[in-house]
Amino acid sequence: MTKVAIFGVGLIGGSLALCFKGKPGLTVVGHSNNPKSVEKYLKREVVDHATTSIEEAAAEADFIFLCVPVGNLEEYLHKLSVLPLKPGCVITDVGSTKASVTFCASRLQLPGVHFIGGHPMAGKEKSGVEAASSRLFENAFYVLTPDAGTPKDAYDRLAELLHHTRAHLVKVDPVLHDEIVGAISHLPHIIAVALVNQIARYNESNELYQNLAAGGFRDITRIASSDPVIWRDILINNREVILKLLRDWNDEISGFIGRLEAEDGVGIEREFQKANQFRSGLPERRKGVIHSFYDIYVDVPDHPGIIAQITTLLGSQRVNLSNIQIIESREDVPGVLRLSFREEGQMDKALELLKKDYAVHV
Ligand SMILES: NC(=O)C1=CN([C@@H]2O[C@H](COP(=O)(O)OP(=O)(O)OC[C@H]3O[C@@H](n4cnc5c(N)ncnc54)[C@H](O)[C@@H]3O)[C@@H](O)[C@H]2O)C=CC1
Ligand SMILES: O=C(O)C(=O)Cc1ccc(O)cc1
Repeated sequence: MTKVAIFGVGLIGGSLALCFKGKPGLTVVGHSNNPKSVEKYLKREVVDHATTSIEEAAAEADFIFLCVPVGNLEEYLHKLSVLPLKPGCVITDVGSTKASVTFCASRLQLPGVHFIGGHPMAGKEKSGVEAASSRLFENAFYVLTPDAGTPKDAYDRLAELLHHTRAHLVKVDPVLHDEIVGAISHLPHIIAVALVNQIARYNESNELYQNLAAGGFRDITRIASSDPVIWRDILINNREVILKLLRDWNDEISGFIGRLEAEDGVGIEREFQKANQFRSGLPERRKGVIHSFYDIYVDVPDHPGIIAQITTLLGSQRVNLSNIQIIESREDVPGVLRLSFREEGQMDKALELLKKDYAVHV
């Protein structure tokens, strides 16, 4: 049996556990300091075994996944470095930053075992094992950061195990990883939080802000609901990169202030055109670090039974819905339903079926 030990069975650790559990030849052990969490892991059947003992979880493990907040990764590496680990054991992590943890591991020179940094670039704004899913990483990129000293056999064994996630593995230098992920993930999280807090401040004097802030605002600020501790650690860890990005962000915003002050319509158009052009060159609908499902929006009349009608229609044609959300439903306005699908084909089928009777938007 290949033993996989997971430290921190939350959203990411729990999702990995669900990818591995029940696969032939694999046994999954979860670790938490907290006995209540250990009980929860077992009750939810995300792991085969669970323990509060680091020694027990790590003993004879072939793979160790560190899935705790970024600020605790080094502490776990230090703890593991003094334990008798199985020779050839591969230790990896899932932290959203890669430079500090890989440097720490190489400084520690873990005897007879190999550290390979990892970052599954998919997630969501929810945290905890309750939000875990075996399909979280499907079709997403999964960064690994082996270095020149990483034996090929250790990398290949980890890559083979990670096939169970159905993610696309990609090797990236840890420092470059932090620069790029800082720009495409960390900066957008800060912007979303700052934007929500700015509007919340205005809302204190007039609740119409909140009431009118529907669809678009909700969509672009979803990630502002991410876990505060996880994000505190990520931002502090990658602060040098992020500070530079925020200075560049200030320049972008100052540019807009200047264009507005000068009533520079041509300049404003140019900015929108440039953004549009770059955006249309982005990979189509691949699950990225800021994930999206295949969503469609359906305008629905406000009458009882409408949701059942739609779900029954889709169900009868074997279209798999992954989520359904009423975005707007008040007495005086028609509702909008957001239907999410995991696969593009399913979304296309739903579009065909629904457009006969409803106004549907992508
Ligand atoms: N949330 C996301 O979408 C993504 C997060 N990550 C990274 O994955 C790691 C875990 O994040 P999530 O699973 O989202 O968080 P989570 O909050 O769902 O899970 C964290 C786990 O670590 C445990 N934990 C928390 N503090 C601890 C401490 N001081 N000592 C020991 N265990 C502790 C918790 O009990 C929980 O099991 C983080 O390093 C994060 O940067 C990577 C990709 C996506
Ligand atoms: O919810 C989203 O869209 C995310 O951006 C999730 C996420 C959070 C942290 C990561 O390191 C990777 C992905």
